[in-house]
Amino acid sequence: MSPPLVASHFSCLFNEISDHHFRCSWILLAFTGTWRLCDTGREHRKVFMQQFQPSQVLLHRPAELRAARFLLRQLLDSPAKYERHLRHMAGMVILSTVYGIDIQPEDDPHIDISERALHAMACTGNRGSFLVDSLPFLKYVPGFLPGAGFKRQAREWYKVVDAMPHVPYNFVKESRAAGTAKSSIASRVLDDIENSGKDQKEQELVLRNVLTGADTTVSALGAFFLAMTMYPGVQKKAQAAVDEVVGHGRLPDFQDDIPYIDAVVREVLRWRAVLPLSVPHAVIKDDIYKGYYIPAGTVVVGNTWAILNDESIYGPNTDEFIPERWLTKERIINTAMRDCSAAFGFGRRICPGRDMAQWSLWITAASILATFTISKSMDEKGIPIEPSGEFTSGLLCYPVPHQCDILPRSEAARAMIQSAVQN
Ligand code: HEM
Repeated sequence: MSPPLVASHFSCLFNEISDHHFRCSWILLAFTGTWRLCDTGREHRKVFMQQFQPSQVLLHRPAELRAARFLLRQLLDSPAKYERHLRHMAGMVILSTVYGIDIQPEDDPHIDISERALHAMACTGNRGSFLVDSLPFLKYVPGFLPGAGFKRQAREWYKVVDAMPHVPYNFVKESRAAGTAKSSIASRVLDDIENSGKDQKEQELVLRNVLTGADTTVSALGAFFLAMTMYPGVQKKAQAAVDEVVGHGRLPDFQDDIPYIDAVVREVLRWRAVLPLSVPHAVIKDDIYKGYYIPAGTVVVGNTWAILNDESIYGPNTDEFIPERWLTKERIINTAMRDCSAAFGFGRRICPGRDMAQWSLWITAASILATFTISKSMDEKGIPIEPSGEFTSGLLCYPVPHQCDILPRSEAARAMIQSAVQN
């Protein structure tokens, strides 16, 4: 099926008849559940989705701004650890908006558990990661026998993956009971569900998948750092665009209208899709599509990568990072071109955090471009170290870590960062 066909018809196919299906390693199946659109699931998802409506997304902006500015401070203090700082920043946004948790600047236990759990999920995300996927009888081999190490590993991973949603969720429950809960997505969803008298298990299910939003944001921010390192010309243009609107006396804010940064964010999401094959769905009732009979239970995979690399839509050289492809001659976003929403999945299971994620990427990119220059590091002979540009493989892909220099653009920029965080 050609990419445009997939893009145009996927949403309706996915809308009506499909549900998540993890075609994953047996090990992952051991600890993930699917959130099927049964009647209660649908109802709870609706309550949850309401928290991500554009009007609600505005409520998250202060947390996103705080996290972006804290990231600037961390980049100033220890630029070489930039990847770690990106994780911290994305975790800070999710934990604060979803659970009302203010995380610690270093070694936060909530960040730690989600990192370990997401690492486990990344290791097992694809079917075939373990021999047991090809030889299913191995799951009956007792755990103490040689060759059954995967069972012991699965047990360890199970503990953290299981704890990941529960630790912050319990925090919300306890702080609600103590009357100290901050307003958050979880507290608002729980208020809503509690008033409707639904059972607790369903409530937990509603909040289960949200922490994965941090990891996808980290991957997209990693792609932004890679693009800025590999395309210095684009970075210069982006800095000039920020300077033109913001000037040099303050940091960017959400009300700044900077179309070039809108284009940079879209290009980041298009250039290197975080989930190149999205999340597999399973058809929940028989259907006929373009003359093909699709029986219930069929797994349908959205080829996000192919859609976002379709040159008939996004123009030539889709493998290159070219923000201009999103702009009209008047340098505003070309709304006639298809957006990059395929990066967030399809149909009614499309990522509910997509607006929040895009705004978070926007304010982070604009703030970094206003204050820092990212460039290739030099080796001992003074030759630039070229990033490999590679990404990890798996359900969720990250840029392979690359070395780069992250330097403040001026002393004024340094001072601005320091005073913004103090304030
Ligand atoms: C760049 C950032 C992000 C990307 C690329 C991304 C991408 C995706 C994709 C591809 C899916 C699967 C959709 C499908 O099944 O068709 C998904 C699901 C989901 N995302 Fe995101 N996401 C991002 C950020 C976020 C954020 C910030 C949050 C929460 C605040 C979030 C919450 C969720 C949830 C809860 C689901 C599961 C929805 C369901 O099961 O119905 N995501 N995301």
